[in-house]
Amino acid sequence: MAMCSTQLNSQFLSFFPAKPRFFVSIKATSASTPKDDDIPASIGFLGLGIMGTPMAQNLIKAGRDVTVWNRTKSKCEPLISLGAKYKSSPEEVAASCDVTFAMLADPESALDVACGKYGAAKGMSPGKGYVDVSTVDGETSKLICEQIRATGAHFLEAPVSGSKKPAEDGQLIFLTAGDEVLYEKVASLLDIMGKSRFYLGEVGNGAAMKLVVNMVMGSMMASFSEGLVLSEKVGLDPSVLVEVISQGAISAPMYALKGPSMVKSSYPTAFPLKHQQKDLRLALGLAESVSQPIPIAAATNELYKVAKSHGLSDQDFSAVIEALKVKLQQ
Ligand SMILES: NC(=O)C1=CN([C@@H]2O[C@H](COP(=O)(O)OP(=O)(O)OC[C@H]3O[C@@H](n4cnc5c(N)ncnc54)[C@H](OP(=O)(O)O)[C@@H]3O)[C@@H](O)[C@H]2O)C=CC1
Ligand SMILES: O=CCCC(=O)O
Repeated sequence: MAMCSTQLNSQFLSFFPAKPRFFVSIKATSASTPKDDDIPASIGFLGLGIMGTPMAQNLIKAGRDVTVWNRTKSKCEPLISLGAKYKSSPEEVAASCDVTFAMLADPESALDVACGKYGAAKGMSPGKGYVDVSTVDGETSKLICEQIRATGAHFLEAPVSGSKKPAEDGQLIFLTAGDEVLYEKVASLLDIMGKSRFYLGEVGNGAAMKLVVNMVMGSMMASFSEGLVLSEKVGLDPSVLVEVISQGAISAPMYALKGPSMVKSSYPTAFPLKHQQKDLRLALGLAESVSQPIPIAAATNELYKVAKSHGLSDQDFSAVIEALKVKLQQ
C-alpha cells in the first residue's frame, strides 16, 4: 500500500508509493523552492491561444525574461507590449532561452512545433529544457521527448487542469512527468502559473492523467446537458435544476459556472469544444491500448462529434447541449 506523508505547515504533500514515484506540491511551498541560481533566467513560450497568452502574461508580470512565438504573429503583440521579446521561429526561441514552454492545440501541432523543420528541437542543446504543457497523447509526448533528449536537453510534459480563468489567475494544476531535474528547475515558474503541481514519473503519465480527467469532465458535461434539456421538455425550469444540483451530492464548480449561461444558450469560449472532443478521442485511444471498456466516454465522444458537425467547434464545450436540441428530420 502507498505510504503518505503530509506536512501541512509547509503546505507540501508527498506520497511515496513503491512504483511509480510521484508527488504533489501545493503553491507557496518552501520545501521545494529551488535556489535562485537554478531558476531559468530566460523563458521561451510557444503557442499564444486562450491558455498560452495568460500563462505567458503571468510570467512577464512576475518579472521574468520571456521570449514568445506564435504561428499567427499578431497574437504576440499584446505580450510584446508587456515587455516580451519576439523570435520568428520555435527554433530561434529555443536557441535563445534556457527553458521553453509550449502550449499547442493538439498532437499534430505539438509535434510540428517541437520537431518540425524550424522546430524547437533544432535550437535545443545540453543544459536547456523543453516543457510541453499542451494536452496530447502519451505517444506524441514520448516522440517529442525522444527528439528533445537527443539534443542533450531535458524534457517535461506538463498538461494543465483548469481553464481560461484559472490560467489568468495563476491557479492551474500541472500534471507533470519526465526529467525530474527539469521539474525541479521550473518549479518556481509552474508556481507563478499554477496553484499546484503533480510529478507523476515517466513521460506519458502526465498525458494519461490529463486525458482521464478530461474524459470524466466531458461525460459530466454531456450528462448535465441531458438533464437540462430533459427538465425543460417535461415543463421544469432548468435554472431551478441548476440550483437543486448545486445543493446536493453531485454539485460541482463546473455546473455552477456553466449552468446559468447554458440555460440562456450562451457559450462564451473558455475551453473550445473541438479540444474537448480531441481529448475524448485520445482517451478512447488510451483505453484501447489497455483493452479497457469506456462505453460512457465512447457515447459522449459521439455527441461532441455531432456538435462539431453543427459548427460548434470553436464555441465553449458546454455548447455540446445544442447537439441534443437538434430536431430529427421527419
Ligand atoms: N482552453 C482551455 O480551457 C484548456 C485547454 N487545454 C489544452 O491546451 C492546449 C491549448 O488550448 P487553447 O489555448 O485553449 O487552444 P487555442 O485553440 O486557443 O490555441 C491553440 C494554439 O495552438 C496553435 N496552433 C494550432 N495549430 C497549429 C499548428 N499547426 N502549428 C503551430 N501552431 C498551431 C495556435 O496558433 P494560432 O494562434 O496561429 O492559431 C494557438 O497558439 C490544447 O491542447 C487544449 O486541449 C488545457 C486546459 C484548459
Ligand atoms: O482541458 C481543459 C480543462 C478545462 C478545465 O479543467 O476546466
